[in-house]
Amino acid sequence: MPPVVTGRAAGSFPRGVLLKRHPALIERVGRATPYPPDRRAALGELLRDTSETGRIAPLDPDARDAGRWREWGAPRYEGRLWTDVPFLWAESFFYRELLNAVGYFGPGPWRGIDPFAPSKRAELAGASTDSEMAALERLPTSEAERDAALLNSSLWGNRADLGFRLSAGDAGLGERVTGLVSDDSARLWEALGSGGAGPVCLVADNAGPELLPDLVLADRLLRTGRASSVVLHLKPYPYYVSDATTADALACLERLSAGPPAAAGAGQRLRRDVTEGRLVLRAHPFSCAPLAYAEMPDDLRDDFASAKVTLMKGDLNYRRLVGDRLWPATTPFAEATSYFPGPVAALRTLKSDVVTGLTPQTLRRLDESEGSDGSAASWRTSGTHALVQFSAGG
Ligand SMILES: O=P(O)(O)OC[C@@]1(O)O[C@H](CO)[C@@H](O)[C@@H]1O
Repeated sequence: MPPVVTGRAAGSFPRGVLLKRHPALIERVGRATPYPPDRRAALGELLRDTSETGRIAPLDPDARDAGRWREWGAPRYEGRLWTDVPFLWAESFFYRELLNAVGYFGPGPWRGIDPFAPSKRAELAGASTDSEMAALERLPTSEAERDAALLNSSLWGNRADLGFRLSAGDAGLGERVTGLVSDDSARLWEALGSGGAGPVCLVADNAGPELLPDLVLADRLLRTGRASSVVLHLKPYPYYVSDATTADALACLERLSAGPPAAAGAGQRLRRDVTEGRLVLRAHPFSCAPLAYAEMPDDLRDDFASAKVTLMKGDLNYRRLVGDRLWPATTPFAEATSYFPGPVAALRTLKSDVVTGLTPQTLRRLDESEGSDGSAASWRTSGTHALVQFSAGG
């Protein structure tokens, strides 16, 4: 197996996330909500812990989730530098620590208050969400083009990632590069269209402008008889800033339902689907685990095994799907996901170093177009490139 990604290397993408993005996020969370002194003190402590010399604090043995985090590897990493441990583990634990600091898991009045809600709310209420919904009025009339347009919106919706924007800065995201670095969408549609209606798992990523087109895609799969049900996997608690929780999914359904006619139609149908069990919302604890999907528990494996296709949205799910490892980029996607219990597709904009399934020609072209200087090429991390990959599994 290739080495696990860590933030050890100077100038690396993970190091920047751990030592720059995370402290900036703590400050932003502290500005967005008027937390009381004890919560501010806890945020201050976390800020010190996430400095270059800061270390991962030991778990409070009385914390409700201490057992789970022990199982997920905390004893191995406590007391270590954030940049020394697997990047995936460090990032996930950071979000747990941030929620802990603001009292999200506590018994007090801050229990269940999403620290990212102010930015999620603003984004969902914003003009870009209006234009996303308005675009649904102008979908192509041909069925195949309509499919392609909705898949494309769901794919590029993955740029709507508030954690990523924190690093991208005010300059915003770079221009999208059209032409996917890897495109299995024809095989994906074939799998979705064959064998009659069956359950489809949609493993969601970001709320708002990403979840909205994901829901519209779910509506399309249900209405065209490709899916008998859509099982939407959400996060059990706020995570990676804008990852979608059940509350976010409900807010999205409400926003859709109040939109222009095509959006409203989808929103109303999907609300009915929830009440009648065709759109099933799940928030499995493993969805916030700091581990690869290869280590998923049996009940989640059964869910994916029974799906006609599992659609994995976004960068983090991709990292977890193939394992957060420095794969040679030409490693076949099917090889990296061979453990997966059924057909699986990844819809992802590239926002971290990990990638598989590229042809040698594509890899060469991408590296040359960057004038590679030996550091991680920015096409891997800038969110300007995207892929659709599919493996029939088994
Ligand atoms: O999963 P998403 O929302 O597409 O992306 C998550 C992300 O912003 O966070 C990680 C770094 O913090 C990267 O995997 C990626 O850049």
